[in-house]
Parts: sequence; structure tokens; C-alpha cells
Amino acid sequence: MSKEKGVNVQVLRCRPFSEDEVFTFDKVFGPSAQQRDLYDQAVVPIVHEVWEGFNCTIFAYGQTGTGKTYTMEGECKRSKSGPNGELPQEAGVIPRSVKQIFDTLEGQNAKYSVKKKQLPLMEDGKGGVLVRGLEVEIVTSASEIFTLLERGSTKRHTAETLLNKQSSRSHSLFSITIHIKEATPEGEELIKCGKLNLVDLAGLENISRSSARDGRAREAGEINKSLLTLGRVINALVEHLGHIPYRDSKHTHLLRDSLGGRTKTCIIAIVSPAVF
Ligand SMILES: Nc1ncnc2c1ncn2[C@@H]1O[C@H](COP(=O)(O)OP(=O)(O)OP(=O)(O)O)[C@@H](O)[C@H]1O
Repeated sequence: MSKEKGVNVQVLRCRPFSEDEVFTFDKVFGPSAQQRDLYDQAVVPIVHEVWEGFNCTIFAYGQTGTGKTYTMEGECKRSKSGPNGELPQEAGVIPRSVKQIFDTLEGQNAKYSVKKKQLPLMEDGKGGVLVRGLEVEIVTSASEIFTLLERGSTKRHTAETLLNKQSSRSHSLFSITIHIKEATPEGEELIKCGKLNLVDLAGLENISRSSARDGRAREAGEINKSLLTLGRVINALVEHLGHIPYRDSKHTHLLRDSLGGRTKTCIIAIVSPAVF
């Protein structure tokens, strides 16, 4: 990945929309790809960058029901981890990154503090944004994070759509900050700070095809608008435009934090034939 200023976008798990459109992806994972394949090939290098003190963001983007929450969270809450603390096969990007981070910290016998927060960000249907239960907690083990994660997920607003019985109707941001104390060869103390933002976006929805009505249709419209703005911000960053339209979004702060400056960004675009 480039260490240049600006955004570095990788797109995974995707395919062209029509025969005459061509998209370029860094990696493509087919339907038989396992959670571990995606994690090892696409996410492990990003977590290494966090370790080097970079801010890194991973977005799961795609239509409703295509597998964003499955990719980010997986089914680890329902299946037990193995006897040596290894994660179940179905565990997604979030539990795997938490494990990778704590395994490294424990392996290094390092002095560390980890802050974690999970924020469900909802469109309120009237043009505003609700941030539910904004809190930051200091954690000292992976299992503490898993408990918090479970609490956060149960608070997330879901509704049934035509394509997903339990559709997430809010964006969810899981953010983990690591402060590492290091000593220079001269004996000076150095604090390195890296941050990993893992974002499970609410699903895009074709309202006419999904037959959403009233409040649900308004909510879907707001979600689509919010994702469109995110797309514009990413395009502006990729094309190195002078003006990045962060302010067009109600999530200005979130977008600046997860895309701005020297943040390295990976987009997992998930597309399922079922939505065509
Ligand atoms: N690769 C996969 N293997 C097995 N099951 C999957 C896979 N991807 C998704 N699923 C299942 O498909 C259903 C929908 O997935 P999920 O809830 O992750 O979609 P989503 O993109 O987050 O949808 P929304 O935007 O509506 O929240 C879930 O029951 C999930 O367990």
C-alpha cells in the first residue's frame, strides 16, 4: 500500500454491473471464499499498518442483504471459540482484528492501552443524524471487547427488508485506538498511536423494487443519500480533487476521521447476484 498522503482504496468481493461496464479491483473473492481468506489476504496487512501508527479504515459497502454485517461481524456470537481461544470459522473482520491486535500485544509483552467504541449512526428520517450511546471504554483483553461488541450489536436498529430479514438500518462504526509505548535506542520514551476504524454501512436499497413504504421508504432514502455522499467524498479523494465534499454529509466528522489526512482506506464492496 502506498504511504502517499491521500486515500488508498481497495475494492473486494465485487463484480461488474453490466456487460459494458468494467471495474478494477485489487482482489476479488468469490462465493466460496471463507471469512479467513478475506481476512488474511485483505485485512492483516491493514492491521499491521495500524501497528506502525497509521489511521486505517475499512468500509463494508453494498446493497441490503449482500453480507456486510456477516463480513464485518460474522456469526461468532452464536458459535463458541475453540479451546485455545481460536475464533470460529464464521468470525468476521471485527473479531479477527481484535484477536490479531491482542495476540500481538500479548506476544510483545508490551505496555498498552486500547480504547474501543462502537457507534450506531442513524438517519432520523427528518434530515438529522442520531448517535446512539456514544461512549469510549478502555479495555485490556479481547474478551472484554467481544462483550462490548455484542452489547453494541443488540442496540443496533434493524428492520426487515425484502432482501434481508434482519437488515441493519444504521451505519455502525467500530473504532479501536492503540497507544504503544516504545523506547528509542537513545532511551527516549516514544508513544505511537494507531487507529483502526471498521465501518459496517447500512445497506443500499432500491426502494421501488423493495416496496418499502412510508417511514421505511424515507429511512431507505436517507441511507441511500448518505451513501451517495460517501461515494462522492471517496471519488474526490481518489481523484485528488482540491475540494473534498465532507460537509455535504451529515457525518462530516466521521468521514474526516475515517478518510481524511493520511488515513489508509479499504472498501469491501459486496455484491450478490441476488440483487440484480
Ligand atoms: N458469505 C456468506 N456465507 C453465509 N451466509 C452469509 C454470507 N453472507 C451473508 N450471509 C447471510 O445472509 C444474510 C444477510 O447478510 P447480512 O445481514 O450480513 O447482510 P447486510 O449486507 O449486512 O444487509 P443490510 O444492509 O440489510 O444490513 C444473513 O443471514 C447472513 O448470515
